[in-house]
Amino acid sequence: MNGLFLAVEGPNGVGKTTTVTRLAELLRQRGHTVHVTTEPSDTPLGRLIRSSETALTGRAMALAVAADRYAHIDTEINPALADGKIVISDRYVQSSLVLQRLDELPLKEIWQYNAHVPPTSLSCYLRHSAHVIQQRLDQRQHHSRLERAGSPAREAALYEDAYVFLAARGWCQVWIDCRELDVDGVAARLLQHMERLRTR
Ligand SMILES: Nc1ncnc2c1ncn2[C@@H]1O[C@H](COP(=O)(O)OP(=O)(O)O)[C@@H](O)[C@H]1O
Ligand SMILES: Cc1cn([C@H]2C[C@H](O)[C@@H](COP(=O)(O)OP(=O)(O)O)O2)c(=O)[nH]c1=O
Repeated sequence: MNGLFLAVEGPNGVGKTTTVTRLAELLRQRGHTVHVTTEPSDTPLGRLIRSSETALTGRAMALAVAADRYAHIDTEINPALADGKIVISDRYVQSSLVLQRLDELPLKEIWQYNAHVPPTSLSCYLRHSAHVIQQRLDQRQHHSRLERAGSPAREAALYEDAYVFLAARGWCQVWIDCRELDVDGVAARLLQHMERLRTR
């Protein structure tokens, strides 16, 4: 599995960060070297984006996020892959294909800004019931501007569009239905998909 690049995607609150953490533990227990990362990235530009979400909107936000993504690829993702690590990113280009649409940008324009990103080895979309996700979001203290602009059901519908859009471009993608699965179950399902890739 060395040099495998995985993205974990899905609506806010679906369980991306929790799943990525557990999956990385499972992989490390199996002796793999794993690099966990996130978008926006943990760099000055990524942090600026996180703290500027009211100042950066629409096209400006889309371009800032795309710039951060290209820098993330050059400075962090590609070097880790070249070192033979498994890279797991909590959010990737699919997040732009969803969140920037919540900010009123058309899919075609968002893709123009992101057309040069390398495809993942595998992109996993987590899905859960909108009701459960909403209950989780209701427990959070802070809600981002784009979180407030959308809803779990709307984000889920936009993720369906992103899946179709990238499938047409040959991306390797899977859906994981989290409704009947605890965190270990979701991580184990992801691991199965990764192992299938290896045996292909
Ligand atoms: N498979 C799961 N089963 C039950 N609860 C989960 C599961 N995955 C995540 N959670 C819970 O859902 C909440 C949101 O998870 P989080 O990983 O922060 O979501 P995201 O990164 O997609 O916004 C957290 O309280 C987390 O503990
Ligand atoms: C990755 C990504 C993030 N964002 C925005 C959404 C949020 O306002 C901000 C932070 O992302 P988010 O994942 O919601 O932050 P956190 O990890 O703190 O929950 O970046 C985009 O607009 N497009 C993207 O592609």
